[in-house]
This record gives sequence, structure tokens and C-alpha cells, in this order.
Amino acid sequence: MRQNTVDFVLDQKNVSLLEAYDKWRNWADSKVCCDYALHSCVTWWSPEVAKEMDILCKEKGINSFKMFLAYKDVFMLEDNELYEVFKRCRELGALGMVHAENGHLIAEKSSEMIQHGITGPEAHEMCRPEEVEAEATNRAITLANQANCPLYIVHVMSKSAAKVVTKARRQGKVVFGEPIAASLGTDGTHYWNKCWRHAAGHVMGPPLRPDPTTPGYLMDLLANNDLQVTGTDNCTFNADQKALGKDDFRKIPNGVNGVEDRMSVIWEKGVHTGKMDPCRFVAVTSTNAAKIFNIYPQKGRIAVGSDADIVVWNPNASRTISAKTHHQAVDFNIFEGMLCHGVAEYVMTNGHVVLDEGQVRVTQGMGRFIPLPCNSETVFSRIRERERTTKPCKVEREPYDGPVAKITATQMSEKMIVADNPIIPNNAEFHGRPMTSSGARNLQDSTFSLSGQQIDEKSPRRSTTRSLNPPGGKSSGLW
Ligand SMILES: NC(=O)NCCC(=O)O
Ligand SMILES: [Zn+2]
Repeated sequence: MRQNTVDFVLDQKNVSLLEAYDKWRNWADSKVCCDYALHSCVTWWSPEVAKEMDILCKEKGINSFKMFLAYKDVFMLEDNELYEVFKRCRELGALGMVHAENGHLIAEKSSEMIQHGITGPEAHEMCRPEEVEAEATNRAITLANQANCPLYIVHVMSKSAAKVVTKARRQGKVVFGEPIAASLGTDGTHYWNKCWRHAAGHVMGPPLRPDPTTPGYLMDLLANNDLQVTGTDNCTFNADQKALGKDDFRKIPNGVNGVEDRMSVIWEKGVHTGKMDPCRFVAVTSTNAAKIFNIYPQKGRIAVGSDADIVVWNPNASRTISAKTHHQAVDFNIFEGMLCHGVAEYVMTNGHVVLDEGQVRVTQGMGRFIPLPCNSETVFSRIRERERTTKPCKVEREPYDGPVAKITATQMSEKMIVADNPIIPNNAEFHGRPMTSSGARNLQDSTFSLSGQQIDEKSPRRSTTRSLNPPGGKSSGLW
């Protein structure tokens, strides 16, 4: 087995993607203790971003871009922007990745929580329940599919979102789902813990789910290839940093640990429970990621010619996870107290032993940046075929040579007036489609509206409203 890492380059909105990339490389290159690669995040859209994506792919070793449907006004893209980014990814042979939550809805519901006086970490989950994740997952899949762009859903946290990914894959969509150590190893009941620090320590987006059967369910899907890869979204904050949100859950920084314990948690909950065999464990922790991110067999395989990044795993040993003994620079561990069967006894990176019977022996800077080439076969072979077979094709026909109506702007606006209705001078509010040529309602339109004023609301004599434009049209119409 082997383990490497891929971090996210995520800077402020409107910062150049190339500058952000350089910043990350400068931070990492002299410090990394194992090989690493990078994903780039796209949090704004412009022709400049499109150009930079090209450079990142062709010259900088980036082959995947993460976009956010959450974090309104900060990182969130609108649907039209996301669609543009997906099209660009497809052109470049890069993988689209999405943080799937409905940012608009979260913003509304967060304010409602505060208005109700619910300011603690439990509100973090309540204002972004499962369906908020599932809706955005479905939307991301739809937009990616329409752009013929392969998609990777990062941090799948709920049964509902996992079901959406599963269904889409069964429909033949090119989508991959990544549950993480957190969603496979623990649950969102912790948000209701009486200790604020404990509850806040679990805050991440999308949140852990209060349904305690969630981790087992996600593991079942992972074992059976409905989900394919495990990540961590490792992003840790100490208690004093989480405390920025002590009076307002919206200010608690999002993120939890995972990278150190990922293998243990997945072995414990996946292999030790009999849900998956050791080969599947290697696939979901290593090989599948290497294939999707196009670095197989250099990584993800133990073979002559592959990098000597090897974990020697003892399935008979056990350990208990604790913040007191972990190696991460954070004072909290979401897996605190979890007994894990299966322990990494030795770890080699590039042929060097870096974990020796539990002792970490690393040298800063010994890892390398590994460029990830575009056009992964695992990801793009189906996409390329679809490009060819699903190209839009026009119908060849003789041009229409009959009469064409002439209509002035005034005539058009007259036609758009609903006569005889004093409170609704212009019915455009209620109709997405124009009136028919005779002035009647377009029957493909609906007068049903989910919100706001209804077309017949407050109408004093609804049943007797006279219509000058009956369905079927007037005989004195335009024609
Ligand atoms: N998942 C999480 O809460 N980490 C912070 C950044 C992100 O949302 O991806
Ligand atoms: Zn995210």
C-alpha cells in the first residue's frame, strides 16, 4: 500500500490562479515529506481565468479544478459560471470537482437560525440539511453532463448525496464520488454535544449527518463501487480558532482532521467489519485515485518501475486514536477514542523509511511535486467517444419560403397586456413564454407560481373576468 497527498490551491476570489499556484508551491516545496500534487480551485470566472486554466494544465501539472456551489459571496460560482468552467475543463482534458451544497439556500437558512436565537454548532447542520447537499450534487452532475465534462464530487457526506451519485453513475454519467474519513468514521450527532468546543470541533462543510447510520451506508456504497475514492479534506483548526464562532456558528471555521487516520478508519469500518476485502481497501485508498488523477502506475501500484511509496500494514495490531498521541499540529481529533484494528508498521516514501515501528522519521523537503497530466484514460476515454457520437447535428431542410408576419413593437406590447384585469397590467410576471400570436396564454406555459403573487390573487370577480383573448384566438388576430 502507499499514500501520497493532493492539496487544493484555494486563494481569495479574483486572485490570479497562477499566483495562487506559485504561492502554494513556494510554501510546500521546501517542506513536504512525501510526494504531493495539487488541484486548483476556480472561484471566479473570466476570460483570464480560462487562459490561466490552460497554462496550469499545459505547464504546471494541474489536471483537476475544484469549484464551489457553497460559500456564497466568497467562493461560490453561479450555475452559468460553473457550466463555463466545466466546458473549459472538458476542452483541456481536466477533471471538474465540485463542493456540492446550495450556497444561496444556506445563506438564507443561516440567517433564519440566528433570528431564532440558535447560534451554536447544531445550527450549522440544521441550516444545510441533507437535501441541500443532494440538490447541489444533482445540479453539478447535470451541468457537467451537459458540458460533457467528467465530474468528481468531493467530500460526499450524506446518504442523499451518495444516492444521487449512485443513480447518475447507473445512468451512465461520468461521475466519481468521494466519501472522506470523517463521513465514513463519525457522524453529526456531535453537533448537539453539550460541550461547545467538542461540537465546534466537528464543524465542516457539508456537515456530518445526524443520522448515525450514515457512515455504514457510505461504506457499503464504497465497498460496492457506487463510490470510488476516499479523501479527507483535511483542514484543521485549533480550539481558539474554532472559537471565532463562539457566539455565531457562521463564524466557526469549517474543517476537520482526517489525513493521519484515514487508512485506520477505513480499515476499521470497512475491512474489519467484513464490508470490503483488503484489495478493495487498496483500490479505494490508493489505486483508484492514482488512475483518476492520471498518475498510475507511477503511483497506486507496487511494481518494478513504480515509485517505492509503500505502507506495511499489520492487520493484527490495534491502536486507539487520540489527539494526545496523534502527529498532527491540532489539539482535537474527531475520531478520539476510536479503537482501530490494523496499524501501519512501516511507511516508505521514495524508498526511504519514514515510519519505523510507529516512529516518524521524516526530512523536510524530501518529497517532490508530481505533475498530473491531463486526459486521464480512466476519466476521458468515455468522454472522448461521447464528444464524437453526441455532437449536435442540424436537420438539413429546404428553407421556409412562406409569408412572415410583420409586427411592430407597439403591437407586441399590446398583445402582452391582459385586458380587463386592473391589478395585473402586464402578465409577464406570470408567464415565462410569450403569448400566442392570437394573444392567448401559451399552453406550454404554466400559471403556477411557487412564490409571490398568483395570477388570480386579489382579483375581485375572478369567475367573471372577461377575456378579450379567448383560448383558440380571436378571429380578428394578426393573421
Ligand atoms: N470541508 C471543509 O469544511 N473544509 C473547508 C473547505 C471546504 O469546504 O472544502
Ligand atoms: Zn469543499
